[in-house]
Amino acid sequence: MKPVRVGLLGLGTVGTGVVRIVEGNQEDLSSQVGSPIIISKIAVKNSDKSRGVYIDPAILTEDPWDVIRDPEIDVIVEVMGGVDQTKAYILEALEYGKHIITANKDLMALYGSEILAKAQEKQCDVFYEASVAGGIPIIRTLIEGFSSDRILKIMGIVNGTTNFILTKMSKEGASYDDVLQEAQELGYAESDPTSDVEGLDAARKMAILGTLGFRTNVELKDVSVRGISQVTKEDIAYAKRLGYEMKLLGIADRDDEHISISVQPTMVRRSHPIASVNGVYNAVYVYGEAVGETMFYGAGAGAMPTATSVVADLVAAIKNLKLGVNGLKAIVPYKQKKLKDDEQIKYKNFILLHVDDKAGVLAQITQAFAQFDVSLESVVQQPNEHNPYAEIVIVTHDASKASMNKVLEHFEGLEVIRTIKSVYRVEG
Ligand SMILES: NC(=O)C1=CN([C@@H]2O[C@H](COP(=O)(O)OP(=O)(O)OC[C@H]3O[C@@H](n4cnc5c(N)ncnc54)[C@H](OP(=O)(O)O)[C@@H]3O)[C@@H](O)[C@H]2O)C=CC1
Ligand SMILES: N[C@@H](CC=O)C(=O)O
Ligand code: NA
Repeated sequence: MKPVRVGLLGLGTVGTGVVRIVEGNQEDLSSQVGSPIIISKIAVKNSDKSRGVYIDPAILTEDPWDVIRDPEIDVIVEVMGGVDQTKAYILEALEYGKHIITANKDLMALYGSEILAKAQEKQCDVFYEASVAGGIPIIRTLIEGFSSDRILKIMGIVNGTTNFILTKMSKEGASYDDVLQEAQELGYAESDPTSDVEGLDAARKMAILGTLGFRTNVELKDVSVRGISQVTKEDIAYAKRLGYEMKLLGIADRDDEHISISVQPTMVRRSHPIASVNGVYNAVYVYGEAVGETMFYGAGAGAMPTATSVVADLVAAIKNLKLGVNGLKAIVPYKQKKLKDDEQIKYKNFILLHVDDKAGVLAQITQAFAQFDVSLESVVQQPNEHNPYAEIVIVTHDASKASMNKVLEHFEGLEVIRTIKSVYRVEG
């Protein structure tokens, strides 16, 4: 049996995991695809670096083009990251008829539709399961498992680093900076962890999930994004006291054909299954018109979970290669995109205000909510022994984003409100 030759771009956290699985499970993998799988060339930045796995130095190169242009190579596994240059490598590899496996959400969120269109033209596979929720087969689930349904809502903890940070802050009272460093040391964070903590990584993943779930081209610019860098221990404590857990949640939903996609720190009611997803674990909750509620759970980052998805994609591409049916499964979105406006986007809110502790303040505040048509679920005023102001904690019923913006703008101009301390979306 002629071996299938694979070219690897990148041998860092994920690449090393891919080598381990391909070597460690070779017998099982080759029996599934009907021939040995050989990683025959690997591009790295620094070929002198010591790695956690043994690699024959003869197959290392510092020039990715050596891998892309090798006529012996059938499939390219891209686990090096980067966007513009990496896109050029992938488009050229497709031009040569090579199949692509990638873990790169930055690339797929920005150029997925162009890459998939090229793949279809060239009858090649482009699989990217590891790009969203590392070890969870959520992309395959949306493409295949729910092909028959109409997805109405996708809600996800899709960034392992931030869930790890929020969990440690919440359960151990750890400091934000210390936990971020730990997440970096464990290989969870992106090379620039700003994209994790500021929500961009999650936004890219939600753009990918939204595109698949709603079959329309959700772009990164369509996702409203807020990260966790401003979340304080006090906010987390408040959430807990009220029966919520603080999570960085990606939410994509549709009413009729109008959709909205966002990523923000969210207070999730403890009884919702996604509230108990902790540490580096991810979960994606999918609500389909016919199927109802479903949820998928697993490690969202780290070498071996992520490599599991990469190698499963590799197996799928090689099986297709044997059957001569590559390029059939690309989901190229076909629906016209209709984004909800701020009047149509509705959710519950938590608001924490520091206000003057004097008569009539509460009335001014509740009056503002009434003026802008926001109905309230609860209002609690707490005296604060250490400060001259009182704390007011408000939870609204579902309110439009437009109305809430008007309320908050009005609060900025109210003298009795010292500070709008925090505002969070509430789910569940
Ligand atoms: N880490 C994780 O848990 C997850 C990561 N991903 C994605 O997988 C991809 C890889 O992530 P990860 O393994 O963590 O990243 P690492 O930084 O650990 O590894 C990147 C690898 O690519 C090589 N590399 C980078 N730039 C070049 C270049 N220009 N030419 C040749 N080689 C290059 C590096 O070489 P050298 O080793 O010599 O520096 C390194 O081996 C990213 O797209 C990431 O977003 C997806 C899901 C989970
Ligand atoms: N940095 C990412 C890695 C996986 O995509 C995360 O923390 O989830
Ligand atoms: Na996945």
